[in-house]
Amino acid sequence: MAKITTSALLKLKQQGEKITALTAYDASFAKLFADAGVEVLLIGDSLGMVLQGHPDTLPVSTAEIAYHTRCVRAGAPQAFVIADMPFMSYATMEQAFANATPLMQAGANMVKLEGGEFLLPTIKALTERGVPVCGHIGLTPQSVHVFGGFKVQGRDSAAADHILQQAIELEQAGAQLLVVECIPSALAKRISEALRIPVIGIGAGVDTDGQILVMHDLLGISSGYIPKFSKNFLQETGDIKRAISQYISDVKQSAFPGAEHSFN
Ligand SMILES: Nc1nc(=O)c2c([nH]1)NC[C@@H]1CN(c3ccc(C(=O)N[C@@H](CCC(=O)O)C(=O)O)cc3)CN21
Ligand SMILES: CC(C)C(=O)C(=O)O
Ligand SMILES: [Mg+2]
Repeated sequence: MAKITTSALLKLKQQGEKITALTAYDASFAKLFADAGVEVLLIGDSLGMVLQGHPDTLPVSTAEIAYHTRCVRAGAPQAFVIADMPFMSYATMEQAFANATPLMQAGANMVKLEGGEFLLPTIKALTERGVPVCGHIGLTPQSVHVFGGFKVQGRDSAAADHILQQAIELEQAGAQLLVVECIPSALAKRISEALRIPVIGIGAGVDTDGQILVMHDLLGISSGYIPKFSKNFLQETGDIKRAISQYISDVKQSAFPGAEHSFN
């Protein structure tokens, strides 16, 4: 497969083809996913939960994300790789510069930051310095203690309008991709239609420009609480490669997520 770039992802949206994304943390799975045709691999700070066994993502360090980014890049040289910036690693613009550097040098094509208004100058500054940025709004797990749990966001109309406004401002600040997590499907649809950049959903319904899942959820091996929006694709296929192919074809055909994996 040819190397996937930000312009290739933009073209998929413009052509109305759904973008498929999965988290990956090591070379072996990264290669399986990329060879199957998954366009975007995310080294998510979810690794704090699914690899390290913590109850949330807050203990993850930039060095740990950089290590897993090197592993993923080694296994998937052609993939579009996004690295999560961990909790408090971009609290100031200077911290964002310092911590985006090892992630890009580890092989990331883009970094992902959780948040709205406060990030606008940081996103502009990173992009100007050669670091492409993916925004992440809705349920931002690094703020789990502010939210009081992993809860659906944007349920009332004022909160929904606020999230849509954040999306528009993130795009204006230079974000080239946006993840929306755990929001009502109708809101995710409005955001995807309002933006030029691709919008990737998780727990955001079927009307986004693409989907992402935590790989352990797709394989049904997550311990503890499994989000309602996730689906075990291994159960119905019985084989890891088939599970990945099923996920890709279900996303491409808008068969996943179904209403049972969505909110509202
Ligand atoms: N295995 C795994 N899958 C994920 O999707 C995931 C992680 N880990 N770790 C990082 C974050 C945390 N995420 C989560 C975790 C729990 C819920 C959850 O329990 N959601 C409730 C919504 C309850 C409500 O407000 O209605 C649900 O029922 O799914 C959502 C996202 C998403 N990310
Ligand atoms: C769930 C995705 C979007 C994520 O941020 C992660 O895996 O950390
Ligand atoms: Mg994350």
